[in-house]
Amino acid sequence: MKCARKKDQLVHRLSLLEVQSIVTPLENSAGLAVMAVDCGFDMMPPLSGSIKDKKRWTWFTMIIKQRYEDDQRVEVTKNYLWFKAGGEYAKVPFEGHKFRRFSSNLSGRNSTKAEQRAVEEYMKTIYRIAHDNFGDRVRHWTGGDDQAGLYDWPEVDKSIRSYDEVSHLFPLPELPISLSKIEMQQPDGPEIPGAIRPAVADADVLKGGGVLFEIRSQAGKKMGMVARCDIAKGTRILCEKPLLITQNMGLKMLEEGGVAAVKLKTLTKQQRRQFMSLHNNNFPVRYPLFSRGTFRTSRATGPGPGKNSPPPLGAVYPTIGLINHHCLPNAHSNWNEERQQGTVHATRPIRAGEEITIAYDLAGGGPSKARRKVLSDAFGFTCGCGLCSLPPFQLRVSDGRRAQLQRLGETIGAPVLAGRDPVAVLRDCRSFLDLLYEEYGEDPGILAARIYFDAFRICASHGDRTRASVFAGRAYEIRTVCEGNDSPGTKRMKSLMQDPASYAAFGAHSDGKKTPGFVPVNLTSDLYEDWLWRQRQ
Ligand SMILES: C[S@@+](CC[C@H](N)C(=O)[O-])C[C@H]1O[C@@H](n2cnc3c(N)ncnc32)[C@H](O)[C@@H]1O
Repeated sequence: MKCARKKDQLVHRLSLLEVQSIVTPLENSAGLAVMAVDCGFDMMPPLSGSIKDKKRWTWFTMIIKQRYEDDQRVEVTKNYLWFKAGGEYAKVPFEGHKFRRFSSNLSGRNSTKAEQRAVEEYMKTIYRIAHDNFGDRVRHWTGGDDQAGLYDWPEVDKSIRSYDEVSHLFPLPELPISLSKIEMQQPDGPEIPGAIRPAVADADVLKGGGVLFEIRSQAGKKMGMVARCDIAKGTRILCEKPLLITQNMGLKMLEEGGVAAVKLKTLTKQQRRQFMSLHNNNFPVRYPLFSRGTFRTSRATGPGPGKNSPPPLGAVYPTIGLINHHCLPNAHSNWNEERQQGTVHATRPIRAGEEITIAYDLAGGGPSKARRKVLSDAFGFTCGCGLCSLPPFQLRVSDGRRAQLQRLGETIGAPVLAGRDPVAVLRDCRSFLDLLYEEYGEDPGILAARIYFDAFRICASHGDRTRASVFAGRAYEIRTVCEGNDSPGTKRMKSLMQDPASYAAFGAHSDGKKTPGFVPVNLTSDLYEDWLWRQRQ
């Protein structure tokens, strides 16, 4: 075969730097140099159809999807991820064992610089991710004649045709599969990625987990997510569809009823196999889905209690499910109802190498003893995070603050008090926030957004448009950081900031009285805060 003959001459291992220049100068009819792109990479030897290789491939495609989730030119179809730039669109198939070549070509004559840059960027990035995941098996080449690359084109074409033929002969099951209360969803590709976590036999670091993070082993916690680079506050780290979601069903019922285990029996053999592999092949155990905390309930963070609040929702996520818990987390996970996806955002700056953590217990958890019980009862582990591992004296200080936060939280939530004594409740809200900042530092995350919403609620129900708008604005800012600006919760805060009177209970306690709609001027920030919280008229 031509490819074998030419292999040693034509293909050399490229470092990432060597791939920097994939644009080849050519001459146009006027003799001017124009830039053209003609390059690609081959997978040699090809992947096998083994579960291990399938897992690695699914992981690889997921990283690419995540990298380009906001790129309009990257399109997902049934069989491929398409990169719609250049003369011939490059594509990554979802079936890795048939994959031979990723390539693109672009004539310099009819293309814009932007087009060339796009092709070049796709080429470099996909090559880098492929190389990170499959090492020297991935070989880069340039030059468009039939001698470039490890395979000849008929072989590459044959592999491409086989995707379409096979998917025609064996259509993938219709997903989501509707079950009465549980839905299995197709998360990111045609395969249900129980396969998302690649089996790595000889290394416990999964390279190429994404641009921002990698999944690697963590002492005492099996795996965890670690930042690959510095991540700015508010960055969306991850966004993914769950494998399985439940609506209107408590965790207890799920666990005690063993509902999921029963429902799994209704899945096809292939789906079950994939699903179980997500749980590290530790099936069967009593409640395989929940025993390792992968399944957790999270109240979708909507605008707050009320008939429009989304129902409680639990979900199994292939990647989010690998994030460990911390009682002082640096990230927040949220269910985005509109996208029907889970998101994870950095709630404070995260340094390269730092573990990315979220709080499983969204209520903040109380003092260490109470937190330990909740985490042990609901998720089956003893928390070993930095806060829980503090020396006793320091832990006592934190416990004292958390106990106070718990007490304040209860009074703030009492509806009678909000109607009768708004000034007292606002004072409690302010104290709560002061304590929260002491405990969590300058980025307390979603808990602060909730308290600002409570303050909004109190002011709005007393017809105080001005203060209500300020509080909704603060909640909006924090939600933007924790959930992104496409989250329904964030959007709701924005609209309440713009029009507090649109709140359903606006003026419910005001007896028709209107509060003057002006903000005092020339106040120092301390005095402004006193005015805002009604600690001074
Ligand atoms: C959702 S999984 C997270 C991924 C998990 N580390 C893995 O490798 O599958 C939750 C499990 O991780 C471990 N874990 C998470 N956070 C922890 C913490 N703060 N302390 C100890 N173990 C933790 C516990 O075993 C828990 O049941």
